[in-house]
Amino acid sequence: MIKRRPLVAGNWKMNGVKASIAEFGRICEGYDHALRAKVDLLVAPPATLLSTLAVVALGSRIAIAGQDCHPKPNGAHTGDLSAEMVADTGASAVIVGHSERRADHGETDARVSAKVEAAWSAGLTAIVCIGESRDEHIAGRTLQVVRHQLTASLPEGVTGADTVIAYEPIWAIGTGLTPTTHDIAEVHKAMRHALVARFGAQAQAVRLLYGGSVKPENAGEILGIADVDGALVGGASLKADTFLPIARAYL
Ligand SMILES: O=C[C@H](O)COP(=O)(O)O
Repeated sequence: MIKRRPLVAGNWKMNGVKASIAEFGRICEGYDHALRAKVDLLVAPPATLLSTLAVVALGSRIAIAGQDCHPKPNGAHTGDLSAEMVADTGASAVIVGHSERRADHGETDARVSAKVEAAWSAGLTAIVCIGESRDEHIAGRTLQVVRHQLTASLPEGVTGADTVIAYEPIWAIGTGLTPTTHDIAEVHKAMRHALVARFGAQAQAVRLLYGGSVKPENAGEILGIADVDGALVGGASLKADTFLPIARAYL
């Protein structure tokens, strides 16, 4: 039986300017010996803060991640960042396929899969987001949608060392709504089953995060669910006072 180390990841989305560096410093200070012994912590700031936070994080053992990367290594792609550029900032991971990028930038599963390969080529861990819409949830199609996205958004060769999966029901993001613990457990069990069926026993080491309105108030319940190996946190990751208590659910 593989033991997976929990991961609490904060996605700052399009939030954060130079004044936010002090808040990140508070997160680093709060990631004390007791927390470090139990849980990995990661913050994905906007691209403008990647290099700076990577320096501030030195010595804290907090990992830094990009929020996206382009599938190509370089070229005429104005405004985009290659995976190599993300890695060059000092980041060790990159989020790909977040539902906000799928919606805002028309990203397909195939493109997400190509980004995963680009991330691996640059030595980054890919944090791959999947999740059903509200309509799909209401129609009872959650497992079907998640299994399909999992298949189509992942290239061959996934291991626990290079890939993290984040299940984020779109209707739960930033809404204060969360699925029942039963529903989260069912989805995570189905994801684990699908990963092991495709990638073999090594997929037992892939961490499966839940994301969508995770707060200090519900963290204990959600992070206690079988096969939930951590959380991808949006709004609550912007402040040390709300981010650290989520990680402390593991103490
Ligand atoms: O990437 C993070 C998720 O989209 C969750 O965001 P939220 O915690 O603000 O609901």
